[in-house]
Amino acid sequence: MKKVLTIAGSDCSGGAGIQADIKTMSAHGIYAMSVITALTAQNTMGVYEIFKLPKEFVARQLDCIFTDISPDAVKIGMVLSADIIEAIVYKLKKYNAKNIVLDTVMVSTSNDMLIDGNSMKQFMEELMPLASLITPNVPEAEVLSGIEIKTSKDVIAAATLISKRYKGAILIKGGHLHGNAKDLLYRNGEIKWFESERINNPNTHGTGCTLSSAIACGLAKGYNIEQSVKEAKDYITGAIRAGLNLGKGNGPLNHCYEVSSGR
Ligand SMILES: Nc1ncnc2c1ncn2[C@@H]1O[C@H](COP(=O)(O)OP(=O)(O)O)[C@@H](O)[C@H]1O
Ligand SMILES: Cc1ncc(COP(=O)(O)O)c(N)n1
Repeated sequence: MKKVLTIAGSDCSGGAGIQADIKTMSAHGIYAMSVITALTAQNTMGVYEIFKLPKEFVARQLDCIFTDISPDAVKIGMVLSADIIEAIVYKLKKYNAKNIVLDTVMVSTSNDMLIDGNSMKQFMEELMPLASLITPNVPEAEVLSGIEIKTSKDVIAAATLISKRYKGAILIKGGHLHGNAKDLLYRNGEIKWFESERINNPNTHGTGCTLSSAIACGLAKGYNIEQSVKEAKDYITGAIRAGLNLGKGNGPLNHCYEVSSGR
């Protein structure tokens, strides 16, 4: 069985973060492992409190994983602070981790900050270069590129600039734009769009976490980046469409849709 590690924050309401990642990996037939960076008290309406774990404890968890059950791919989500980024970078390099998908988590769907503003330099200069693929949403791509994104042309310009700076592949997700849900993969100077219809459903809490985890599952199985993104896009579209309608705000996705439809 292939194994994937998620390094991320816990979402007690089960919609995003570590919990979304593990549900996604299990649905892909993958053995899931987790290194928790922070605990959040959140639900479908907002993030109410964040409890940061000491960087030493993050490092300790990483040692436990990599000296025992070595992952075939790693997904990184909420990293929160500069000292935690430093610990993650050090250990990923030490253990020569491969197939790293970095979801550039900065702000939640509910508009709460999930990263310290003063850790961005380290995030961009040290963590991003370790990734095989980074997956910013539109507001995150605007921060990383300094380009205001309104159209597909803007998406391409931002992807080109970010990819040039960090020298890796980038998937800019189109959930925050209008029209069809179009994600742009920019890799080695080539672009490819992954498009689905926009589903009229407010329950999109955890879409970014789910997509990046599904991509990591594809890489762990030996698919290339393009094939992994294609399969992950199909998975996220199904999980949004299968809608659960839980909670009073932006509810979680349905990871059991293949099971409940009898496939
Ligand atoms: N309403 C929607 N209908 C279909 N796909 C969507 C919808 N909202 C988001 N997506 C897809 O979900 C994935 C996550 O995108 P996005 O919501 O932009 O990321 P994030 O959760 O990081 O903000 C992308 O593949 C995007 O195209
Ligand atoms: C612990 C944690 N990690 C990531 C997200 C972002 O997810 P989303 O942007 O879909 O709210 C979140 N809300 N909580």
